Amino acid sequence: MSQNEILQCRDVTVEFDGFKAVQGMNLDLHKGELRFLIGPNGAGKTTMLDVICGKVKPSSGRVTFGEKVDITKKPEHQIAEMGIGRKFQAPSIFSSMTVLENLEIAMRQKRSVAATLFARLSSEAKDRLHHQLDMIGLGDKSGHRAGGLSHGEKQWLEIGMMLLQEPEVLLLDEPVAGMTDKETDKTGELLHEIALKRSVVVVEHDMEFVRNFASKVTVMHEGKLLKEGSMEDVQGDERVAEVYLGKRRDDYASRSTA
Ligand SMILES: Nc1ncnc2c1ncn2[C@@H]1O[C@H](COP(=O)(O)OP(=O)(O)OP(=O)(O)O)[C@@H](O)[C@H]1O
Repeated sequence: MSQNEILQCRDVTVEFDGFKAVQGMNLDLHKGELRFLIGPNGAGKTTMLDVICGKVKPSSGRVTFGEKVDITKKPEHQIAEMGIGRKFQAPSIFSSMTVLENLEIAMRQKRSVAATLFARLSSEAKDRLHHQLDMIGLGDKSGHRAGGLSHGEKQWLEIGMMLLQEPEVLLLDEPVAGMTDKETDKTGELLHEIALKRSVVVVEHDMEFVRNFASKVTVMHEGKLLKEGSMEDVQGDERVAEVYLGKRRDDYASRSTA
């Protein structure tokens, strides 16, 4: 594993009752990289995220994180503590609490801060909270009830909550699903900002979003790696065009979602 690598998935195979949802998949991630994982329905994208966060155990293969640790045998909570954060599609925020209270809870969930559970947050912790609020664009909504936020704002709040736990790798499943165009663009910018410090893997179906914000893209098909490269490389690949919708490249390239 090279010095700049943070995650290395090697030859990962996942079986569900004998059905191979993922077959010999490789995926390497560098520090400070934003990677998009795309592919048709059932390609195995979500299963790969499940493997990386420990929710699903592969039948074979290795997932090496950080200092050469194989995490495939470790329980999910331990992998989270080691620094791999996973955000699912549905937001898990506390609706009746304010934006700031939600962030405070997330911050206190981090082990190093847990000792201060009933204490006042230090000024350093407060600074971090406010920095996080600004980063997710909710600086002027800190006192608003989380349940009253727009769909996009809820997603950003949850991303902010995850970031307070300081993951090194952040895994996101269709983060812009259901967002307005404006919210989608803001999310793309936010992901780029996050990737200045952390590594991010995004499973995505919205091809316009991928085109606008991806630098490196990994394409899966039937549980395998089909193609990896820049968006231009991927879009210009005949095999990718064929598996996507089973249509010609022009059709696939002109659709906004797949
Ligand atoms: N728990 C499970 N039990 C049985 N089969 C499963 C399970 N989870 C996923 N699968 C199957 O594995 C294959 C890959 O699923 P997965 O959700 O990883 O694909 P995906 O690329 O994320 O698809 P989508 O884009 O539609 O979400 C699919 O055929 C799916 O039906």
